[in-house]
Amino acid sequence: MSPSPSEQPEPIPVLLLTGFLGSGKTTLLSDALRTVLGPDTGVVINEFGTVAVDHDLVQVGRGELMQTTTGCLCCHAGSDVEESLGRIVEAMGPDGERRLRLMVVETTGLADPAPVVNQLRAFPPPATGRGFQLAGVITTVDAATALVSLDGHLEAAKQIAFADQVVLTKTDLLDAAGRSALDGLTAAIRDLNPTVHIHDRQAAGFDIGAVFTPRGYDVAARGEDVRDWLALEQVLGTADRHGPADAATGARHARHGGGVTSFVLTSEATLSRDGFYRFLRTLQLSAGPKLLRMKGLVVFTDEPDRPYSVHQVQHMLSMPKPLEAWPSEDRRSRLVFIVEGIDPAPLAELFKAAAEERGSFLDSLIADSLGKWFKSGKAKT
Ligand SMILES: Nc1nc2c(ncn2[C@@H]2O[C@H](COP(=O)(O)OP(=O)(O)OP(=O)(O)O)[C@@H](O)[C@H]2O)c(=O)[nH]1
Repeated sequence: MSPSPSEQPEPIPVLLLTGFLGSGKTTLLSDALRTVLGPDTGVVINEFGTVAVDHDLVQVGRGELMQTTTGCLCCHAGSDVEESLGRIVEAMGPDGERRLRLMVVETTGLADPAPVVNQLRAFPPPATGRGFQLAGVITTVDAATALVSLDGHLEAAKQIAFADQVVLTKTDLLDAAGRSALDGLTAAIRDLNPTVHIHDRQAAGFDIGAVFTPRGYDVAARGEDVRDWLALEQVLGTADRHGPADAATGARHARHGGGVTSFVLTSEATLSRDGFYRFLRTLQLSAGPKLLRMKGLVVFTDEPDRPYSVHQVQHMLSMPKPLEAWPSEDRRSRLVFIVEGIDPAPLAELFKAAAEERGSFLDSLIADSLGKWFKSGKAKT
């Protein structure tokens, strides 16, 4: 028998953290975990593709309070969110549920928020225990690349439309032209979502605690489009409209446009630092918006005891940064790519040549093929 309303304990609030690929979700979450969220916060990180890297990049000792799921939450029918949240509660032991103050669900950068929001809103009150309740949608928006992402990807627009808090990131990277384009970006955000609060991550008064405070999430306060998208999701359900599953990975990518795929390059051997930097420079020079995201961990031959994290978002490359220690037993260098219409084979060849420091072969690859493929946009799909 269900408990009466007066006996029903408060549901556990869930904040949804979304934002396009590489817009700074994990960085913002790591900062929040370090500064304002206590050990009573559970975290679910969902990643596109089959290899999870973010878990390794959130450098706080979370243990049983963190779950990483791969494959896109919005592309899987059923109750992935609920299952992942439930696993955290279970792992905390008998009084874990009582101790949990907040859950944060970070989606992939390609997630359509509509089915995830529907799932989070639809949890029925449980027969026993607290259950979960959506308590806000935070969307990170990369000030340097958002206008390009909004142009090519409906998901980026939907993520903004569903937000009750938008956090503009990377304003510190803007040059004069970028700064003057900021008004245009703010107007585009307001067009999609007139009532959203917009914060600048890099502003002196940025209040990360306020952004991560659970609150009521009212769909009626979002735009008409949001209500229509949610209604459409409900009618369609999530089961049968994501295209056929990929034979190798089981992933269903059709929701994100047929051409978006992910792959992983790994190296058991340590990498030549010089060769790897040349590989990165090539990517930076030649990649356009087709290289949606690259991230991973690498280990250099001259410093085998600690890995470096690497990030690239479209043409924006962050140089490798050392981590204090290996975050897990897996000591391989590994780079996850999310691309649209780029053939992985030449990239894999280039990575291998770079790792082995086959200098002249690398030069010929760079000159003859890869750069042209990226620039012409005629990569094989
Ligand atoms: N300069 C600068 N870099 C930032 C900022 N926020 C994030 N970054 C960098 O942007 C890159 C991507 O950040 P992540 O936090 O991994 O982005 P994400 O949205 O979690 O990425 P995905 O999960 O792959 O979609 C990393 O190199 C971060 O260090 C910012 O405000 N300023």
